[in-house]
Amino acid sequence: MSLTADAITKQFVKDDSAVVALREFSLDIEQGSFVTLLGRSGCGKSTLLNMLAGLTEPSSGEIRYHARRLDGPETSIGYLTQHDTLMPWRDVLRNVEMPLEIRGTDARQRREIALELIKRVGLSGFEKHYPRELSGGMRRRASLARMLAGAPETLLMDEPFGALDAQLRTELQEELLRLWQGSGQTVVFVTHDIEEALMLGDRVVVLGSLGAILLDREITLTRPRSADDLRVDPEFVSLHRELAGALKEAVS
Ligand SMILES: Nc1ncnc2c1ncn2[C@@H]1O[C@H](COP(=O)(O)OP(=O)(O)OP(=O)(O)O)[C@@H](O)[C@H]1O
Repeated sequence: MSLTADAITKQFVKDDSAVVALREFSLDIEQGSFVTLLGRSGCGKSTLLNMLAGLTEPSSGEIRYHARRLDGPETSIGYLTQHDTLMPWRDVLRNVEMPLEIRGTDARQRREIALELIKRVGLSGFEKHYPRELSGGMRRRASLARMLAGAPETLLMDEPFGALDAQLRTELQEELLRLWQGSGQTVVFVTHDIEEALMLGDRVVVLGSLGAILLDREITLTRPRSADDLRVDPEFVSLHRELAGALKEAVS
């Protein structure tokens, strides 16, 4: 297993009272797999990703990365948070180049890789723009390109495409799959969109309140997947119904 959550509970203390975000949550994530975590707002998805990224410690239980207890951030784990973390004083190109700079990649190669990724996320022409000169969706795409530039072994993504229009979202989902396929990278992708979860995942884990696992389903839809073909695929339609049913359970 590449990444394991072993009976983790997380509680936050606020004004003398405790808020439990996750209770006794366990999950094994296999190396090279694409796992989507599907759940309604507030069920603890971001809290879980923060712990898988080593940014927050569980109150009890442990996270293991390659069978070793994770006790802080790792350079081989890339995390695309819900918040914007682009450097405001760097333009798009220099933001995307940053992980390569840190790794000591030479300037010419750095530029080449960054420009290619900027193109893949549809931001060609905006290389010299600063984050404040971009729309929210464009900033998300720049952040995605920056994360991919680091070529992390494990990618944690928290609703990366939530703010994008439907067309762009589909394009980026397909692009992400193209980049991931054959890369051997492990992806944990959080969403509350059933179609997105099915379009991307090898496995969809549906979370209920306090991170209870309502359904853990292997997805064998053939790859490469395209949104247009999937929508009329009977297997997709039946999985969609099954996941929607599980999500409904989350509130009943
Ligand atoms: N720093 C914090 N302090 C106190 N409570 C917190 C903190 N972070 C999260 N929580 C609480 O933990 C619960 C889970 O929050 P979390 O952000 O993980 O949910 P989520 O599933 O990611 O939601 P969304 O889909 O809306 O982003 C919520 O009840 C939230 O109020």
